[in-house]
This record gives sequence, structure tokens and C-alpha cells, in this order.
Amino acid sequence: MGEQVDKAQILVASNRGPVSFSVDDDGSLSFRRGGGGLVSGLSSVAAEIDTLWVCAALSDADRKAASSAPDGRLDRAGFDLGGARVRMLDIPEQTFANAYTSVANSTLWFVHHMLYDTPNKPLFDAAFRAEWEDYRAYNASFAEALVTGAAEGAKAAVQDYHLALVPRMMRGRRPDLRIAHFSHTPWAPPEYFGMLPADIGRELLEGMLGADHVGFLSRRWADAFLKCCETFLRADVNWDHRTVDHGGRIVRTGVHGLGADAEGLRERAEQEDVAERRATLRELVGGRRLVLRVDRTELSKNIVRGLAAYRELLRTRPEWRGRVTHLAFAYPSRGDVPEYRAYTESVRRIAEEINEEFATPEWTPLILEVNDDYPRSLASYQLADVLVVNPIRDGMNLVAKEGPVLSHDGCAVVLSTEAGAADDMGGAAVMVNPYDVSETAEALHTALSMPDDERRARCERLVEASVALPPQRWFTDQLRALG
Ligand SMILES: O=P(O)(O)OC[C@H]1O[C@H](O[C@H]2O[C@H](CO)[C@@H](O)[C@H](O)[C@H]2O)[C@H](O)[C@@H](O)[C@@H]1O
Ligand SMILES: O=c1ccn([C@@H]2O[C@H](COP(=O)(O)OP(=O)(O)O)[C@@H](O)[C@H]2O)c(=O)[nH]1
Repeated sequence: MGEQVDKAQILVASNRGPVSFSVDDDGSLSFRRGGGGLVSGLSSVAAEIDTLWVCAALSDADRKAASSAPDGRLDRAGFDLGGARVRMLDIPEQTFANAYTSVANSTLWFVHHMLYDTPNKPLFDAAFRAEWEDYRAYNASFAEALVTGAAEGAKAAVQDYHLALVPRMMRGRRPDLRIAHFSHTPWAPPEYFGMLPADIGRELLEGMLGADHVGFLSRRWADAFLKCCETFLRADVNWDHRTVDHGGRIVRTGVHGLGADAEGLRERAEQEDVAERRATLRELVGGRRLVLRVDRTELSKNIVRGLAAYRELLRTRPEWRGRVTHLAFAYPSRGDVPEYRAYTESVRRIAEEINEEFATPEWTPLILEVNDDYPRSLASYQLADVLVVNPIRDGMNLVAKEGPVLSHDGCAVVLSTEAGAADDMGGAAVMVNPYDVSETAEALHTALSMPDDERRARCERLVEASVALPPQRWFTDQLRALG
């Protein structure tokens, strides 16, 4: 094959790729889908569009898989990704740890989700500056892979806060490319973004402005980005056209509210492994009302306050005791960040407290599972009466959209005003302030007490909102925005 044939017209770049590998007892490699909403959204796109998906090798097994693939490109047929070729970058371990764990997840994620416990953190010192150098190097590895993998005039869709510097790095080397950057997180308002050292804040913004089009999941997050450009770059923002004039270029911004992949989800949910889990869950719940939550064990998902609300419901509305089961499926996430390990412990602690306070020989009020079981999550969506999604801040939250799509008999959704999903689902969900545990407890009561007709009718509206912009269209809209 000639060089040009191997080059891609459409490229995607994200830290986490569509699959992750593990080494089996016999030394062979097996794979599973990557977790989280970014992968859920992009996998179905990659299955249909001929793309080169550049991602990082996240484990030794990933590195092994990548090194055994010709040119580091994994066979597209191997893992159900129709159109995509996957290039996993083998980034040196320490560089990756500093870029992903320290800068991206312990700093940028905390800024955008406003998670800092400010008397102690953040703290920007010489050690942070060294980590920042590695964040630059990690971004440079992605930029290199993209510019070398892109055909003349190709379109590249760079994803998320991990890769904020990539667009500018690419533009310097390949002005022929059309580049989009898309944020799956909220964007911090200037008052919070301003915590970052001024030069680093500017480098991030200017890095993203290397793109032709900068996309967000909600108008709220796009507004905050534009305000940061005005505040920290003194850039000229045209609020009518929502463009930024900086460094002699005009960059467009856009809002693309990613929806659920209804068809893909329904197809996946018909498989045998989901049916088996559904039967097990039915038995576990034993005819009681089912309150469900499905999250990464993630600080911003606000799991502890959500469980505290369930405890308050059982305390203040004793009529629900024995009549409801709460399933909380929390799949492990970012275990290298100490705050995440501590948070997972506090989730376990409150779960134990709730069961100690209310359990009877016949009834376990709360079943918490901290592990990754995607088919079990799909089965639980089918059965839930009430789905709780109460993040402190969330770019979108696809769980809120997937639940109603798969629900068998209509589920009510208790939804935080601070999730991007609230933009289009707010009218049909029971809305809560994520910090207000009492309000959330009352919302649980409202959702549990909802007459069947109303619950089903609301669920239909939730489904409509959830599928309004399916992943394929979400992605092609962005490509179209590139011209
Ligand atoms: O890759 P991880 O560090 O394990 O984290 C998983 C993903 O978390 C974030 O997901 C976001 O994307 C979703 C889809 O747009 C959105 O619904 C959700 O609100 C976001 O939190 C992160 O932005 C991704 O980069 C991670 O892969
Ligand atoms: O064990 C599980 C349970 C759920 N999910 C999926 O992870 C995604 C979570 O996306 P969301 O946007 O809600 O939040 P994120 O974790 O990306 O912040 C959803 O598509 C879930 O179906 C998963 O990968 N593994």
C-alpha cells in the first residue's frame, strides 16, 4: 500500500480509546470496551465512519497490544469497530502519569468541575511546573501522530481537556488540516479558571484556539469558554456569531449536545448477557420499587449526597421502608488519584451506614457494587422505576439519557440542574440542586409516588430529548462545522 492510502481523511484523538486490554492467565490478550461517556459516544461513530482513532495506551496490556500491531495500528475487525483503525500511543509511563493523573485529572478536571477544597488545593509549585512539561510532551505525542497520520486537507476531531494544546501544535505544522476541538466537560467560569497560573491558563486557551471550531456539550459551558477568552486573552469575542478573534484568526464555537445511541443500546441490550443479569436483578429486587444510579466512582457524580438523600427519604418517609431497593452501580475510575480512592471509601461507608440503620432480615435497602459490568448496567436501566443523576457538575451525563431509552415500563429521572443533560431533559425530569440533600430526598419521594401514566408519559419525553442528537449526527455536525 502506498503512503497516501494509509493516511486518513478523518481522525479522532482522545486519551481513552474504544478498547482496553488485559492479559489472561495463559498470557494471551483479551479486550473490553473502554468505560465512560466519551467512548460510548464515539464508538458508534467510529464503527460507521472510516477514521483513524489515536488514543493512549493506558496499561501494560495496552502497550503490549499496541507493540504487536503493525505500525501500532490495531486491526479494525478485532473489536467490533467497523470503520476505525486504532493507533495506541505508547507514552513513557512517568510522562503519562504526570499528564493524565496530575495535570488532566487532578487539576484541569477539578477546575472545570469546581471540585477544589480550596484551603488545601490547588497549589501550583515547581513540582506542578514539571508535571506541566509532561502534559506538553504528551500533547506533542498526539499532535505528532495526528499530523503524520492525516491525509492532505483531512479533518481532525480532538477530544477533551487532556489534549487542549494539540490543535495549536498541529496547526503550526499542517496548516492544510481542518481541526475541531471538543470538550466533554463543563468549562469553568473565569472566577474559577483564574485559579490556574496565568501563563498556563493562556496556553490552554490558545492551544484550543489553534482549532477552527471549538465545541461544547452545553451553551452554558460554551459561554464560560468565551468569557475566559475575553478575560484572560483580551480576545475579541463576537457574541452574536459566538466567534473568537485572536492571533489573526477567527475561531468558531458551537454547541453539540451529544445524545444516546438508541439503536446501538437496544441492540446491545438484547444480548444474552444482559438478559441473564436482568433475571438476577429481578430476583434481587423482589417486586419492590427500584431506585437506580450508575456512575463512575467520581467526585463530581455526587454519589455520597445522593445516598444521603436516600437515607433521608427512609428516615422522613417511613412508608417506603421495605418497599424500595436502591441499586448503586459504581464502576472504578481514576484510582491513581488519592481523592478518588478516598471518595470511593466514603461511598462504601455511607452505604454500610444505611444498611446498618434500616436493613431487616427480609430487606436490604441498598445494594452497592463497585465494579465494572456494562451489561448489568444496561439490564438495570430496563428495570428501574427511578434513575438518580445528581452530579455537582457534568458535561452532559449519558447515563441520564441511556436509562429512559432502555426502560421497559417508563422510569422517572431525578436530575441535577448542573448536568448538561438538564438543558434538554429538564422539562420532563424531577430537577434538584445537587447540594440540597433534603430536596433530593423529596424528589425521590415525588418520583417514587408518580402515577404510572405520568411516569410513562414523562419518560417518553425524556427519550425524545435523549435521542435528539445521536452520536453519528453529533459527530457529522462537527465535521460539517469545519466546512
Ligand atoms: O477516561 P476516564 O478518565 O476513565 O474518564 C471517562 C470519561 O469521563 C469524562 O466523560 C465525559 O464525557 C461524556 C460524553 O460526552 C459526558 O456525558 C460526561 O458528562 C463527561 O464527564 C471525560 O470527559 C472523558 O474524556 C473520559 O474518557
Ligand atoms: O459499568 C459500566 C456502566 C456504565 N458505563 C457507561 O459509561 C458511560 C458514562 O457516561 P456519562 O456521560 O454518564 O459519564 P462519564 O463517566 O463519561 O463522566 C455511559 O455510557 C454508561 O453506559 C460503562 O462504561 N461501564
